Amino acid sequence: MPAVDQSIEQQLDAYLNKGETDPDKNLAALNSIIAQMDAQTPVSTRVRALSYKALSLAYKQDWDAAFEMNERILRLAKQSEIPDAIAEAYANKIELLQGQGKAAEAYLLVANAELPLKDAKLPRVRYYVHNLISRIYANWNKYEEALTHLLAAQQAVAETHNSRTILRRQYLNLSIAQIQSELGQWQKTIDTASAAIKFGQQQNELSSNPDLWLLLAYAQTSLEQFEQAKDSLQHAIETSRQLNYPGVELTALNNFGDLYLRLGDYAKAKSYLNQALEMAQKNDDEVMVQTIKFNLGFIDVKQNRSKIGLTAMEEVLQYFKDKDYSLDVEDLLGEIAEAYALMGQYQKQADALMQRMKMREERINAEQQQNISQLQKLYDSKDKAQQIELLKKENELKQRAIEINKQQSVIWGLVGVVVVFAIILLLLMYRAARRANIKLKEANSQLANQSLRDPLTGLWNRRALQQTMDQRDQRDAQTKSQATDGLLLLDIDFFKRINDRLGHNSGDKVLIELSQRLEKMCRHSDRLVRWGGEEFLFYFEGVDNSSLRHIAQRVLETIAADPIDIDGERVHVSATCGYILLPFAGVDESKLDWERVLQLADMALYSGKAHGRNRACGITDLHVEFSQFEDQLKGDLSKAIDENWISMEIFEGPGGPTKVEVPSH
Ligand SMILES: Nc1nc2c(ncn2[C@@H]2O[C@H](COP(=O)(O)OP(=O)(O)OP(=O)(O)O)[C@@H](O)[C@H]2O)c(=O)[nH]1
Repeated sequence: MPAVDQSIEQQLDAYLNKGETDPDKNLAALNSIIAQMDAQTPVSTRVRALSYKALSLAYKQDWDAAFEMNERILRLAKQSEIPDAIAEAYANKIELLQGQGKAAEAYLLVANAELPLKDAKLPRVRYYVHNLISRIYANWNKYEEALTHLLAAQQAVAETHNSRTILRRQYLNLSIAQIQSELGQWQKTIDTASAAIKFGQQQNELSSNPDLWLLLAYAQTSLEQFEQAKDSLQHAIETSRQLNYPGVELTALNNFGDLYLRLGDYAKAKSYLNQALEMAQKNDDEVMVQTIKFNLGFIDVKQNRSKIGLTAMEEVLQYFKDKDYSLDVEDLLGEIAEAYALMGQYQKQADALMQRMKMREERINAEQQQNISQLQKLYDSKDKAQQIELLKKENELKQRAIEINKQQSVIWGLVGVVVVFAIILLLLMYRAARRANIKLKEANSQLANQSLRDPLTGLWNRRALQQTMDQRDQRDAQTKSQATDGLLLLDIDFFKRINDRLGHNSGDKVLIELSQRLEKMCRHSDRLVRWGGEEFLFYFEGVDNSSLRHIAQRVLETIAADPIDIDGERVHVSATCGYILLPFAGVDESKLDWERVLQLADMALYSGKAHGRNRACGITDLHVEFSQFEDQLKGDLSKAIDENWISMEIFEGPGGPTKVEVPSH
């Protein structure tokens, strides 16, 4: 059994027993009880106290606060998972909805309370929830179900022994009897009501007895136990007078009148009805006044005062029609039809009965319709809410899918960007590497070039000539060329004097100027090399003696034709050359290579210097066997010339070439 706080439970019992009707006082009393509770207070007790508070708020018409409180109770109960607490929390909601007139919503919630109720342990909770559910079922004319719950509530009450036990038992007895009468179970109604009256008398708990007597009389009348019914009505009047229940007393008086009317004792009927009329008027109970007047009218009809009686009855009928009390109108129509019959007005009787039937049909249809539309509305709204919930979830899922897709495309986009950047970076790196490579190559080739160039004049150097000659060897080996090339060695005359007179820098300028002049003479295949300080060497590809001679002439002219302007001073420069063809005089280069041939050119140059400078000396032919001449290469050429072993031609520089023929044999 779930734990409860005995002290608070007793206070709540006392609160109920007091039966205070002032809503503010009720709320204050509950608040002071609730103030004693904290998180340690057992949930079942907290749910009970808070439920009373919710009902108390509803009683004050503060529905928002009441339902808000109920939500809190439901949360608390569901969290606790205690069936008693959950059943009571739902019952509380049902009671609030019912109180607010939302009968269909209340009805639909019954199952929520019924489910935990099966496992509920606390008798108080079982009594309260079963009893409440029975009332809901009874409202929906589901009397069987209502009865089942009332019996279960009775069972629960039997397990309790406190100040409210007897009261609750009696209340349940009355409710059961009422349901039995609704079901037309007249004998059961009689049994239940009789037993309850006896029990009430034994326990001195009489509060339900007037109603029980009334109900008993009703059942007895239905079974035509008129004497017993009279007796019961008499008790109903007496007990209600004792307890001061004027409403019950009035009904009992009226029912007495009805009963005598039915029995044909109009005098007695009138007597009771007049008593009832007086009382109803005193109580300002207009409906009752009209009902009694109707009955009195009926008696008049029965006693042959038909006109007065019928008029009174029709007036009352109109009153109820105006008030729209359709149930009462239906009853009255039945009785007025009887009156018409008594008066022989059968057409009117038929009309009244027809009207009654129509009203009944309409009422039943309207009720059904209302219930159905209420349920339909509720179902629709729940269905819609469910569909909305589903759509929401679906949308959430779609949204998530879209977000994931977005994220994926962002990721792919980023990957793409990264890849593109990586490719661009690689390309840039590749291009940079290539550029660096090219630059390196350029630098290398520049370096290589520089290593082949003379730094002052920019002309080729000795190493470059060596390369050219190596390439020449390869070329000749491949083509077995018969072509002859030319070598021309050139030395500036008295260059020392220029240096001495104008300074070394001016000497450099002379060297640079001459280099530029000579370079202009060269073809692509020629090589102009700075051979030494003021010495230059030409290599001419594919020339013969005659063209070499012309070149030598032009070289001398190029140097000496125009003086060189050095810082405003015109410097006259001349040079001496020695030239020769390669191979020399058909001697195989394996015997007389280019360097040894160049020695001959150098000897020729030396000879030119010796003969007065500004001239070119060319060794043009060999007249003896090479082996005979070979030794001469180590010495000077004069002997070879003298011996006429070789031919040498000489030109003077500008001023016209003077051909000096070396004597020959
Ligand atoms: N300004 C300058 N002078 C140089 C360079 N290389 C060599 N010389 C000079 O050239 C001169 C060559 O002098 P020599 O060998 O006596 O011959 P020369 O004065 O030209 O007389 P011949 O050749 O007999 O006509 C030397 O004084 C060297 O110092 C150079 O690069 N710049």
